[in-house]
Amino acid sequence: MNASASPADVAAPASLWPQPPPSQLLRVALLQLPITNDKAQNLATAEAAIREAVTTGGGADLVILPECFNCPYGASYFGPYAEPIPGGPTTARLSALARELAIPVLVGGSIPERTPEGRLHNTALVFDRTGALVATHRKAHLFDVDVPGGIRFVESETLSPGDQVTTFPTPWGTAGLGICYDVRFPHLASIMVERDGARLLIYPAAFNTTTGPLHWELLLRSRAVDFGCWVMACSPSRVPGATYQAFGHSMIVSPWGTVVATCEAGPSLVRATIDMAQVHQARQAIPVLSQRRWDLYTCDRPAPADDKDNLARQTALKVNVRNV
Ligand SMILES: NC(=O)CC(=O)C(=O)O
Repeated sequence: MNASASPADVAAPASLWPQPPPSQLLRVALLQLPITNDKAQNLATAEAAIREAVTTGGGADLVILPECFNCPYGASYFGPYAEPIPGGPTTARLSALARELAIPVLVGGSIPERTPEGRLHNTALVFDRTGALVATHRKAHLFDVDVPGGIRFVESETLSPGDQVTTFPTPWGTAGLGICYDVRFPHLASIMVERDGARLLIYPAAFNTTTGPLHWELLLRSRAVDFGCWVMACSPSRVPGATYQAFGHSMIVSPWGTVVATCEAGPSLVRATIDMAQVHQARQAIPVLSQRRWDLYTCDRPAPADDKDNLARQTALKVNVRNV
């Protein structure tokens, strides 16, 4: 059976598969770009890389830029670099490029967004071949961490979290879209796949030299195997002397968990032609999605052992809390 038999891919009602049967081969290009303090230069770099991706090397159907590709990644930069979406210069530039080059799917990384109310978000943009802005995703899980001897980063000092799960249709099936830290939350991927029918998960991202070596490949391969999906993550390249040292290593992972394309830390164009049929094949062979024991997973949010109030509340609700 090939991937056109998509309703059988997961144990989900056929109504979750509204798109036509996906075509099989998808040419993917990840643009691992050097980000500077100069927004105009960042946009010019991105434009040149997009043109190269679609006009050389056999072309590309899906082009992905990094997280914060027009702005250095740092809390003090988000405000000064922010712009409205739509209505800002970055949206206009990417839209024009997608239209001119007829790119089937252009994931314009993410950029700092300023809302009409004045809130700031880290927001990803997706355009189709007509230049229409077909999806946006506001980073839902903000990168607030403190790793002793490693990195302290508090996105929530300046950014507000998004409150939506983002999926969108493509000619190759439904795609799920998250940003960087979002990849650490399998529940988000679960909703993309098991509610919305995602077959590929896309993460503009910017891990760093502390968390990257520890978790980057591990997380991307985990999400691929957890959900039998193609997973793609595009990072900025590492810029010597920059305040944030990006990990790089942009990566494409198959539904089997195999790294099919990646790179080191420097500026790179990572390409692969991937076969969407592997989604179906992996899910058929190892059908964890249809072997879920939802009858056991009655407590989606276990109460911490020391949270007596929460335990009491959940017990009152007859939630099956097992206190370990
Ligand atoms: N930069 C991020 O949002 C996430 C990250 O670097 C990590 O999870 O590690």
